[in-house]
Amino acid sequence: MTLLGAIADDFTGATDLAGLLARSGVPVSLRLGVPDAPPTDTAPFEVIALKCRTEPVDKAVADCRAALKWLQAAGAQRFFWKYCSTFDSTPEGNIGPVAEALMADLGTDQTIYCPAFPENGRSIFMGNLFVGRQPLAESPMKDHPLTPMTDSNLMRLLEPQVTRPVGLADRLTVAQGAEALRAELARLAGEGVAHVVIDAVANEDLYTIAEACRNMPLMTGGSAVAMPLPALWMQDGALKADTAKAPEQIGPGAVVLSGSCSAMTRRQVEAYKATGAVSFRLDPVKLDEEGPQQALDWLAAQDLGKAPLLYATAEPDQVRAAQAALGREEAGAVVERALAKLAVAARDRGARRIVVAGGETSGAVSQALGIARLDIGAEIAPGVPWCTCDSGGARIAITLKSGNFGAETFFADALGATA
Ligand SMILES: Nc1ncnc2c1ncn2[C@@H]1O[C@H](COP(=O)(O)OP(=O)(O)O)[C@@H](O)[C@H]1O
Ligand SMILES: O=C(O)[C@@H](O)C(=O)COP(=O)(O)O
Repeated sequence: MTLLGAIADDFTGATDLAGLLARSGVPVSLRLGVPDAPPTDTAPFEVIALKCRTEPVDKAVADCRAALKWLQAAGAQRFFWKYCSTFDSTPEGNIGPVAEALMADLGTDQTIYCPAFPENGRSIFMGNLFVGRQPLAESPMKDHPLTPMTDSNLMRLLEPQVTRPVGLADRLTVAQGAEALRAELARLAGEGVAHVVIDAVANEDLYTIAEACRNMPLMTGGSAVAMPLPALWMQDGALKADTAKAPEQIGPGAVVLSGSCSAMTRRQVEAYKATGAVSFRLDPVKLDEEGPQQALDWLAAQDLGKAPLLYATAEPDQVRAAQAALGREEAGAVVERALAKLAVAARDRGARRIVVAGGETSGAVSQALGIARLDIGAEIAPGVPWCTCDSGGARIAITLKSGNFGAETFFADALGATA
């Protein structure tokens, strides 16, 4: 029986949330897109991954409402709307409009917003979001190609996205504990505040927030504020502790596919190459002219026991040059198509462990592999678990890494870990 139903606005974000919930040992099931069939074989935590972060608002709202319906049919009683820990959105949405639509469908007048993820350097103080030591708007997120974040204040970011009042429960209240926070939320509700941003700078704040808000019909945020919920629900008796599945046996062949160009992924690619791993660099302009055959031929000649790396990961000036030649969208799309084909080819040659870097890249690869559902396994780095799934008649393990997550040694860490 499902207790929590969560909707994530992208695939890496969904595995991030699922991984943090799975730390509790409670089974987590992740569906890629809203399943066509009614819920069967459900887990206590069901997460639906959508690709709606940058969709037009109406489409994102419709997709999320369909996901909510499916989760309600699965029996979920509490709901979570997961977006990026850097609040990736535009003045139009989609964080606020989706939250308001879900609130309307659930008949609730108030929700909270907490994208803090202290383990990955995201903290909120007086409503301002920090990435490491930098305010969001001074971090590399200011240059994001689709959702450049040019303000660090979450209330100012949210206000144009919603129709009802926005407020703040600040760190001074959170520091007083769950009771004080609940009282503050009630006071804000009395003033008609529907959307409450909550400060959190450390994991202990997230525990206070989860304790105060665990019975709200809808919570919203990054993954970390959901992490304490399983233990709290176990204490409440709403959830049993002893339902974890044993790890699966997965075959050895592996491949690493990187389409992320984030600063961290660039370091991870270099670190993996420095271990002596064999690698092939994809050039978008060459791919556009010649297609992916050369890369496919290279892959066909590799020993999958050595986990070859195929990457389009490049420095910002190289990305700009490819975008100038092909256009921003086509430069991305040509790489995503190639990595998706390479993933299928690797699986068909026997790769059973697939490491993917990049959010959009993960979406393209998972779709090409025909993955409908992921079971969440061991966490490799905060917010990045191994997942197991059926693909092309085989049981495989896949990890979907957000561009910014993981240590420099992430690829080797993943391959050295049990799925
Ligand atoms: N060399 C490159 N030039 C231009 N675009 C690229 C290049 N390499 C990758 N891309 C594209 O950049 C985008 C990276 O986005 P994504 O996969 O979401 O990574 P992240 O999680 O770091 O944002 C993808 O669309 C990918 O195809
Ligand atoms: O909350 C986060 O930071 C991540 O879970 C996330 O959503 C990552 O998005 P991408 O960086 O686009 O992979």
